[in-house]
Amino acid sequence: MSLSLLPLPQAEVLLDPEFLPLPAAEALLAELTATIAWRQEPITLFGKPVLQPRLTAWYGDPAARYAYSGLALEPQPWTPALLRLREQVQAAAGSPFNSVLLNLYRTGQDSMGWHADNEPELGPAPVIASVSLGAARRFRFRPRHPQQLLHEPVSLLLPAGSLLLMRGSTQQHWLHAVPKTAVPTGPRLNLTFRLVTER
Ligand SMILES: O=C(O)CCC(=O)C(=O)O
Ligand SMILES: [Fe+2]
Repeated sequence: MSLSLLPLPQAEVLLDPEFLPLPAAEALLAELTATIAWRQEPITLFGKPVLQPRLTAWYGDPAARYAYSGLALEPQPWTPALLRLREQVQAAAGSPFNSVLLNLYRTGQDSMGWHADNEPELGPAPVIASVSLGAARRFRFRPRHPQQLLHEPVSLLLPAGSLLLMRGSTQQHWLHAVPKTAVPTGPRLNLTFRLVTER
């Protein structure tokens, strides 16, 4: 399969539902689940410290420092599996990446709230390449400025082995989220490759 452009106005979102063959996606899920240094990070929500509703990890070049939701993250050094995947993702996206944020949604109760990937170190029009492994989960988009009446919210299913690219002005005009689901759901592992500028 190949990437196709989704019909979101003022955005550039492309999806390849079959970027990795299923056996490769399953092997990578098992390897990363076991070998990545997963952490459950505290964040501040309405002034109170709470734990994020998922496990995370940050890998990349030493210079790829990143502040995410108030966390200063030091990247861990690339593993061989992550370097191999980065090669494939860079070839498909036609863009370089120096880091990857990994999210492990242990059950349907783990989630990611509405946000744009608009941290200053990503620049004004970042290219973000997102690979999904494990259980398929809903991925939602909604306009960032609802008064613009840009579009209805959009909901995608991201299956194991899929590649989602967000680029151009996507982060300026849209928010995205991975909501909780009450449907019994196994683990899902997502990797977002990013190019972080050095400070
Ligand atoms: O899990 C996903 O598909 C999205 C992750 C995400 O939006 C992020 O890491 O910024
Ligand atoms: Fe995001």
